[in-house]
Amino acid sequence: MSSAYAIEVDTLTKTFGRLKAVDGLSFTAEYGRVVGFIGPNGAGKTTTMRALVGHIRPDTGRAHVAGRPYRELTDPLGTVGAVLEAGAMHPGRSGRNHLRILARQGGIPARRVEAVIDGVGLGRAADRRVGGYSLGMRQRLALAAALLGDPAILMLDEPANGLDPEGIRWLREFLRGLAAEGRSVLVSSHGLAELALMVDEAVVVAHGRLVVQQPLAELRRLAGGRTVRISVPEPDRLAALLAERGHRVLGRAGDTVTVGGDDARAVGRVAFDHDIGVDRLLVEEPSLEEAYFRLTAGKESIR
Ligand SMILES: Nc1ncnc2c1ncn2[C@@H]1O[C@H](COP(=O)(O)OP(=O)(O)OP(=O)(O)O)[C@@H](O)[C@H]1O
Repeated sequence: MSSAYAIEVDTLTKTFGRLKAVDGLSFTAEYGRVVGFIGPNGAGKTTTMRALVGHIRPDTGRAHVAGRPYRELTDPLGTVGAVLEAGAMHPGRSGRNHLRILARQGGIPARRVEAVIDGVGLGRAADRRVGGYSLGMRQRLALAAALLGDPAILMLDEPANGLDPEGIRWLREFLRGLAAEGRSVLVSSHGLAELALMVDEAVVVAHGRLVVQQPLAELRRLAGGRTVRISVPEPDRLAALLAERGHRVLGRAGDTVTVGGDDARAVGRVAFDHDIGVDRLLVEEPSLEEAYFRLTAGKESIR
């Protein structure tokens, strides 16, 4: 491999008229990892990915794949596979024929068609007309097309959009499998929670600029620790009693008091000792989505 990084974006800027869609953005993606490319609508994710596959030319900066601009790759289909939009698919064609045509156009051996159909689990649907496919099937077909050239780098724009929980779980396993084979996977989304179990690290962007690039474990740390939530008929009284006993009361909403830490037993005991009935008591994991909103706070608006 000609570069240590699968993807290297370096002070990339792209302007449309007076709008800076991408504004000095830098990040990297390594082989063997799934990297989430996350930011609110209009943050510049699609524009960055389009620059990476040579659809648009950067104003300044670099958007390199496998160490060079896409246009300079000697074997582009064998290097990078991308699903940037649903793409044109002839509705009357079967999935298999669609892939066969793409393979022929790309000079890719026909056996790859069968391999990718198996790989994405298209199964018998491969012989049905694409026009009758569900969104999930279309996503699988688009993924199959991107994998035809057996690329080491994969870029997917919002692949979880419109998938049901089962589809998202399948996608997660599938992408993790590709990374385990040593491939680099860049996957965009407008939410962090959706990708939480899918990615090793997150590149968070807003307004065309990098907010943070960090391993997911680090983002979890930023999200804060666990909390205990207790719902009672007298939340104000319980909150005061908890505070008196040194518990860190973080807030109260409706009948629920939120307390820092994970000692549900100690929190429950305070209620019990003061004859306050407990309707609900649970320990909550830190919310990645909250960390994400904090990171991109005030940067949510669509431009
Ligand atoms: N070809 C274009 N001409 C003009 N403006 C564009 C063009 N492509 C993108 N933009 C604008 O650039 C900004 C960034 O768009 P981009 O699609 O890259 O963001 P995104 O992060 O992918 O957002 P989304 O999650 O909505 O897809 C937006 O304001 C968009 O309207």
